[in-house]
Amino acid sequence: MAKAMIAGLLAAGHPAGNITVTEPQETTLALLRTGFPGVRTSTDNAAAIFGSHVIVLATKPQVLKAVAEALVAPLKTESTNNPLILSIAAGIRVADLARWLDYKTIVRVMPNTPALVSEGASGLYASQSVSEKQKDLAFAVCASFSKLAYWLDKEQLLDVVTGTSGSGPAYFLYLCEAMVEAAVEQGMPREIARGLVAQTCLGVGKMTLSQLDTEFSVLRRNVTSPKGTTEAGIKVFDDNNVKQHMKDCVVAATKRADELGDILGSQVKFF
Ligand SMILES: NC(=O)c1ccc[n+]([C@@H]2O[C@H](COP(=O)([O-])OP(=O)(O)OC[C@H]3O[C@@H](n4cnc5c(N)ncnc54)[C@H](OP(=O)(O)O)[C@@H]3O)[C@@H](O)[C@H]2O)c1
Ligand code: PRO
Repeated sequence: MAKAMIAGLLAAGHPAGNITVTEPQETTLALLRTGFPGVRTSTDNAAAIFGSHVIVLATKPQVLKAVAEALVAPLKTESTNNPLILSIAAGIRVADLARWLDYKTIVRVMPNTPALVSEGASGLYASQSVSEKQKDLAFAVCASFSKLAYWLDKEQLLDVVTGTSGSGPAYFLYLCEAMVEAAVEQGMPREIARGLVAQTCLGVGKMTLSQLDTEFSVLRRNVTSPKGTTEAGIKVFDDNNVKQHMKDCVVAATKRADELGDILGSQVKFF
């Protein structure tokens, strides 16, 4: 995900020399320098945050506590700069991260991998400790790799973003895989099937975004001629309750984000 964000930041005109990327493995950093010439790299998180205005935490949620706790001392040194922490970790709540870091200027962002081509969709959540100026900075950073970004006023909704657009690229790709397989099994050359499916994805994305006030169901009906081919295809979905399965999928991903927050944040919940 970090690579996608870096690509988006560079495409938006942020100078490569202003970006420092850390990672435990020098071999991975070497590949990163080849992919993103001019970007600075380091294996030392504590040293890398020196002088930073924005610190993006982009490790897996499972290692974030250890990463955050190792930043407590360096953040104290940096606190006069009041750097902004952006966390993209699924599920990990602001209160837990603030406790681990002993620092409160935190915004959670849930981006998605189309950030790689500056077409990301993101949700953001800020705690009350974040100033309007810092929120503007968080949004500006986020907007450089996201075509659409929305502030959420409840932290729980960030889990819904995670289950919807964060994981969303995988759901669409799952459908794409099946469509390509079906075409190939019916004799279509694989490359042609992949091209048809990928362009259809792009086209549907552009078409829906160009008329966001029109319900998706209406656009779907526009493709569906009575007694035609689409109707025959969609009937298979309806007969197999695919819409409900799709909804279950989004809910399961959302629940998993909440669960990660509970397990990894060790947050006591009162009902
Ligand atoms: N992938 C997505 O679509 C997506 C979307 C939205 C949000 N997210 C969130 O983004 C985060 C990263 O996900 P990902 O899929 O990009 O995982 P990933 O590919 O495993 O990337 C995590 C990176 O963190 C590095 N890392 C591990 N320990 C570190 C440490 N102590 N200090 C600095 N870097 C360290 C890893 O290095 P090594 O590989 O060498 O261990 C790896 O380069 C997760 O919290 C996830 O919830 C992901
Ligand atoms: N990828 C991360 C995960 O699968 C979070 C959203 C997309 O956990």
